[in-house]
Amino acid sequence: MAEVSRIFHSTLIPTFSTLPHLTLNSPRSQFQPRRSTIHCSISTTGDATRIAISWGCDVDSLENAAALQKWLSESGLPPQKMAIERVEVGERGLVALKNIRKGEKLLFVPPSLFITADSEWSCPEAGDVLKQNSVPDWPLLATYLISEASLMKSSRWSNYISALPQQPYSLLYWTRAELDRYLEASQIRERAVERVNNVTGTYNDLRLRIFTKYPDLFPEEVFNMETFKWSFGILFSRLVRLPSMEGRVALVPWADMLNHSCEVETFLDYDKSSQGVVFTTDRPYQPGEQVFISYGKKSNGELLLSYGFVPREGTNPRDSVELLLSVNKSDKCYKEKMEALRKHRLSASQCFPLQITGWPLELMAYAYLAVSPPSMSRQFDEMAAAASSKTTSKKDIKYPEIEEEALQFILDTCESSLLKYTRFLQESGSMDLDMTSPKQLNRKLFLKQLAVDLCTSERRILFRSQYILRRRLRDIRSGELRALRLFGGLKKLFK
Ligand SMILES: C[S@@+](CC[C@H](N)C(=O)[O-])C[C@H]1O[C@@H](n2cnc3c(N)ncnc32)[C@H](O)[C@@H]1O
Repeated sequence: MAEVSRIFHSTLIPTFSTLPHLTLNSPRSQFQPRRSTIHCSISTTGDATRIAISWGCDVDSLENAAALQKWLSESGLPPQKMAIERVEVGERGLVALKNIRKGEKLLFVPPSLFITADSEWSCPEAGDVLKQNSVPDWPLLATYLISEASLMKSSRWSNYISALPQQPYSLLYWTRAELDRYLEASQIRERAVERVNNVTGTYNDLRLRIFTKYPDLFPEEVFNMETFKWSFGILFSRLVRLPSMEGRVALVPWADMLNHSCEVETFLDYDKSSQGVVFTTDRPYQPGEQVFISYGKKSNGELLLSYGFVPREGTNPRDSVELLLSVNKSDKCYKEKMEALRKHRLSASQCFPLQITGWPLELMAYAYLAVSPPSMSRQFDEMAAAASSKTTSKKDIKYPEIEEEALQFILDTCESSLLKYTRFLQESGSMDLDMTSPKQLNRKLFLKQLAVDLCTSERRILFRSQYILRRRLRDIRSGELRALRLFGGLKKLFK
């Protein structure tokens, strides 16, 4: 699956916020939109009038999946060795119908069945407006999906859209209060808030610059925050980056029914020889077994952020937890340290990933900088350069004179983070779930369970780091003690 956070951050907001203003005076007269009916039902919940999205289906619906399967085979998908079935991991997934060998190529979805930024719009005028305004791929695809979904049966993608989840498992559907409450201990909370803000900002930009100027093409009943939340949720959890197509992103029906396994190494790509999206199995499968791919080397937090699930504890070798290190404002050299950090595009607080196997050299370099005394000011630049993942400078720097302070600094940060996790996990047992409706109660229980799973896996890595740090500090200190004893013995001898 696509490296969403990278794509999102590098192309979405910056490019879009520099969009030129539309110059057409009378957009309505320019285009005669084909869209006449709006297929969105309006429901009133509480005092706010909201649009209930009637696209897609329940996350585990097999009926719509069967219609999708039939439409795909009629539209050029070759016969498959797998079928969509209800599965234990991921609700619906692709299951082997026959014996599948290790090293076998599967799928062969032709480009005519992909949705990309170049796909034809059922309402071409809407697509033209977005393209004239150089809207980047992600917002363009999000708008495309809504436009096609609202046309229902008149869209060629109607069978595909009907089989998409009506509410993808996405952190975009968590309220701010839920993010604050359930993800309080984890840095993933900040990433989720940032992502929600990016989606909201993107929608507002589109609305301001385009939708309000072409209300016939983009009526608010259809193109609104609710529908954008849905389409971005679909993109985050299903869009694929295809390395062999210069990294283009695409929605690939059928291929996007494959679930992720942390144990699998194989991923989707375009195969030039067969001219379709394929993947090569890295293990054999027997009939009835679920077939998996890898969505990328992602931590549990990143999987929750984009795909809305957390793998079972201890099963993700790529799991990591973000540790936030900060330079103390009362540091005598705060100004000089900040200058060095800024020069290397770092800030006073910086996150570094801890893994069960250790931590990056950049983290140690940052810790050296944070604890170094004024007498080491000439090394600040070298430390900041080594702390930046963007520079190619030497990373493995060592300052034995401040190693103990640097390790103690990381340990203190690790332990204060551990306290937050432990408090959350203790309190989660007695968390107030005073819900009146059973549906709401189920939702809250579900979110809480995801948060508990995430925090348990992140805390496990922090415990391991704490153990390693304590042991290293003990070794340093006992080494120093031995040296002192030796020194004392020598002094006595000379006396
Ligand atoms: C690309 S879709 C895969 C097909 C999806 N299961 C469906 O029925 O539409 C990605 C979504 O599948 C689910 N999923 C994938 N791998 C999973 C896993 N290992 N555990 C739990 N859910 C998973 C998540 O809901 C995720 O957002």
